[in-house]
Amino acid sequence: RVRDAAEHVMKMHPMWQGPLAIPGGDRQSPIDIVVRKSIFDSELKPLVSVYDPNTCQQIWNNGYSFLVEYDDTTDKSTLKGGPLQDNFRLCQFHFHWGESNAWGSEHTLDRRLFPAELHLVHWNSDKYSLFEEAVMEDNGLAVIGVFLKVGKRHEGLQKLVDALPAIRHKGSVVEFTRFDPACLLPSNINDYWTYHGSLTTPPLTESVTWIIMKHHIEVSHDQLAVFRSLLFTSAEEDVQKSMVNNFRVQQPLCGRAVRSSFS
Ligand SMILES: CN(C)c1nnc([C@H](N)S(N)(=O)=O)s1
Ligand SMILES: [Zn+2]
Repeated sequence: RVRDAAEHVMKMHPMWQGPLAIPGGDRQSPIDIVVRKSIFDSELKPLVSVYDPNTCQQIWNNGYSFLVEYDDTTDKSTLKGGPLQDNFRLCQFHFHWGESNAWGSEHTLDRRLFPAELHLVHWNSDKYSLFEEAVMEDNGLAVIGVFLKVGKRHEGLQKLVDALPAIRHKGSVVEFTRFDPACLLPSNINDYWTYHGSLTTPPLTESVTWIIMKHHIEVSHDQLAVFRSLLFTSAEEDVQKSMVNNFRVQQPLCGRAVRSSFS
C-alpha cells in the first residue's frame, strides 16, 4: 500500500527513532475521517479568524518541515468560534507533504490521501500566557488543517515558495514579513470536521482541537516540487536527505467522535 511504503521511509527520520506512541495515549493524531460516521453538530458556530499580516516574522527549516512564525505576544492574529470556547492566538503554520503527489497528507477522508496538508497552529490565550504552557493542556491548542490538491498555481503561496531556496537546510531562517495566512484558507471555512487529538510531532501532547477543512486549496505541481527541494539535513551533514514524507502514521480513533459543522 502507498501508506506502508511511505511509513517505512518516514520512520527513517530521526524524529521517529524514539517512542512512536504516548504510553496510554488515546487521543492521538492524525486520523482517517470516516465521513459517514461523522456527526453533524448544529451547535458548532462559524469560525472567526482575524489575521494581521504585520505579525508575520520569519520562515525557517526545523529539520522536519518549514514553519512561518508569527508574533504571538498580542491578540492581533486570532481564531475563535467554531468548536472553540476561548480565543486562540496564531503562532505558526507549516505543511506536510509526500515524495510524490500520490500521498503526503496526515489526515485522510475515507482513506483518501492528499498530496499535502497545511496546519495553522494556535494556542489558547484566554487561559494561558505562553504556547509552552498551552501545549500541555487539554484545551490548549487549536490547529486548522487544510488539504492541498495539485492544480492551478496558488498566487498567494508563491511569495512563500520563492523564500524556500534560502532555507534549504535544517536550521536556516530568513526574515519573512507581511504574509496573510488567510490567503491559504479555502473560500468556505465553515464546512469542517472537528475532533480532539494531539500534535503529530513530538511532544505529541493531547492538547489539540483539530479543525479539518472540508474544502481544499489548489497549488501547482511546480509549487509543490519546491517543497520537495528542501532538505531534512543541515549544510554540515555529509549525506543530504530530501524533505519529503514528513507526515506521521495514522493513529487509532479509540472511540472518539468526529463532529461536522455541515450536514
Ligand atoms: C511547537 N509547535 C508549534 C508544534 N509542534 N508540533 C507541531 C506539529 N508539527 S503539528 N502537525 O502541528 O501537530 S506544531
Ligand atoms: Zn503539522
